[in-house]
Amino acid sequence: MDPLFRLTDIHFAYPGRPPVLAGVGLTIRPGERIAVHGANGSGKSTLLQLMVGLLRPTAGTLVAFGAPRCVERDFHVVRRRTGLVFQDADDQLFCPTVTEDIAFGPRNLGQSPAQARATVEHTLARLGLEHLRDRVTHRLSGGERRLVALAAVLAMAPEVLLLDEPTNALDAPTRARLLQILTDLDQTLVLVSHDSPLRQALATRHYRLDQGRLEAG
Ligand SMILES: Nc1ncnc2c1ncn2[C@@H]1O[C@H](COP(=O)(O)OP(=O)(O)OP(=O)(O)O)[C@@H](O)[C@H]1O
Repeated sequence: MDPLFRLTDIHFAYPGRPPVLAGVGLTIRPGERIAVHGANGSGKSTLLQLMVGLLRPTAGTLVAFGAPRCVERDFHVVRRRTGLVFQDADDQLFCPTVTEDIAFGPRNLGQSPAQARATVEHTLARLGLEHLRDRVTHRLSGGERRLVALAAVLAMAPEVLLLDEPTNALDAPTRARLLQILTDLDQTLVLVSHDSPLRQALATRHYRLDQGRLEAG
């Protein structure tokens, strides 16, 4: 099967800072579940942001969904087909209510208000979050916000899901719920996480980001 993503010799540095990525290579095929771990600051979040074009490599090539992706225009389709769940849910959620936050993406993709409402209901039901439907987003707990951020991304039906530390600061029952939700998904997955049991439970391939490069393990 053709890869969904192929990253070749990717280098990246934030302006005026030492290199974060120094020759990353990664091929992701449909259905794979890839886990990435590594020390704080090793560049895991940076790697996810590069994959959807929120950052651009300083060198190297990124092929996604069968085409090289270089400039902003190239990434529109990548972001339609790839959902990034940010480490901080507050980067994802910006509407007054949970329903509006989850409807935002589907509306942007052209769904009518009625279609988007149906998508919201379906997504909430799928994640067992119906009780949060009418809640004010900024009054949710941290764990609830995280689940709603995941719902907001899943509502857009991405083919590839990029998860940045999804279990950070979750209590045991919420973490277990999230693990069940993620286990049941059929999306191709890239999971960045310090949570070793989560990585073991979910991933089919394991990498460590160290000194700017991805190594198996
Ligand atoms: N916008 C930015 N400007 C400058 N430096 C940044 C920026 N964002 C991140 N960095 C730095 O780049 C390096 C990689 O950060 P990144 O967030 O990708 O690491 P990470 O592996 O995801 O870390 P963690 O495990 O702590 O989430 C760190 O040294 C970080 O301080």
